[in-house]
Amino acid sequence: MGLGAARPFRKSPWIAALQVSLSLFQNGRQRRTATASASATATALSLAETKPVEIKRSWADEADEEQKVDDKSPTATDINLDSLAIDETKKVHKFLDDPEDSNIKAVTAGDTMYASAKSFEDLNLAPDLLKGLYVEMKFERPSKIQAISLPMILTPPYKHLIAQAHNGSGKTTCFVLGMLSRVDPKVSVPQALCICPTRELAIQNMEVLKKMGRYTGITSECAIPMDSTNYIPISKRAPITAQVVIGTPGTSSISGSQLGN
Ligand SMILES: Nc1ncnc2c1ncn2[C@@H]1O[C@H](COP(=O)(O)OP(=O)(O)OP(=O)(O)O)[C@@H](O)[C@H]1O
Repeated sequence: MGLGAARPFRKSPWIAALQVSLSLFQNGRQRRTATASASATATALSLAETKPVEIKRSWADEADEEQKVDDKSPTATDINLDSLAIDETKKVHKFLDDPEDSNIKAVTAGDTMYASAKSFEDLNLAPDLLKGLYVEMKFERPSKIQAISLPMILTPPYKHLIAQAHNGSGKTTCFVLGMLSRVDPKVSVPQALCICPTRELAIQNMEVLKKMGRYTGITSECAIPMDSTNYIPISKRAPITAQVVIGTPGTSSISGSQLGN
């Protein structure tokens, strides 16, 4: 099943191409790219090129290196994950409208029919998730990419999904809401894994997850180096029991035993 902008992706500086494959412990990983700097992303993502390119291993294919003491990149300790907050008072618009030239359409494989959601109520979300969307996020209705992709993410039979849309079109909500909706809060084991290309993105996505899922009781953990001075390799840490794990590609090396099994 695929979902994407109608026109072929070109390396335009204002377009972000995102493939989000939401997989609740299935194979794959997700990567999101934006303009010059990287942006959001739950299982496998790649830019859609119009011509074949040579496949090379990149930094994203390598496991995280151990944190060096002089590493200036932000860590969870620097940022204090428990107090993550997004200042939604700075939001100007209550609606997320797509650019005039956006032409997002659904392309599905197989015979499964999906109806686009006109409102968040159409998605049969749990009340605590609706409250998170309205009260915490202050969203009023789904953006176009959300209206198309969320029914696919939330409706069985669940299939792989690739989604592409412009920068700031609301893709993060697609996979965050997908994880929050499909995780069982009563089962205290990892159920969703969100792999991001950078630690910064992992932290940003964790912010959104915590805010959107504030009333759900769903637990989450950022699987990136937590302390630059007392770094413990993830292979030597205690088993993770959080229901949603967000991390960088090194996270993919987590074994089943480390995920609380
Ligand atoms: N349905 C919505 N209604 C109103 N605002 C929304 C909605 N969905 C997302 N937003 C807001 O729009 C902004 C951009 O959303 P988001 O970061 O999810 O987009 P994105 O497509 O993931 O962006 P990027 O490509 O830059 O990563 C955020 O401030 C987010 O809170």
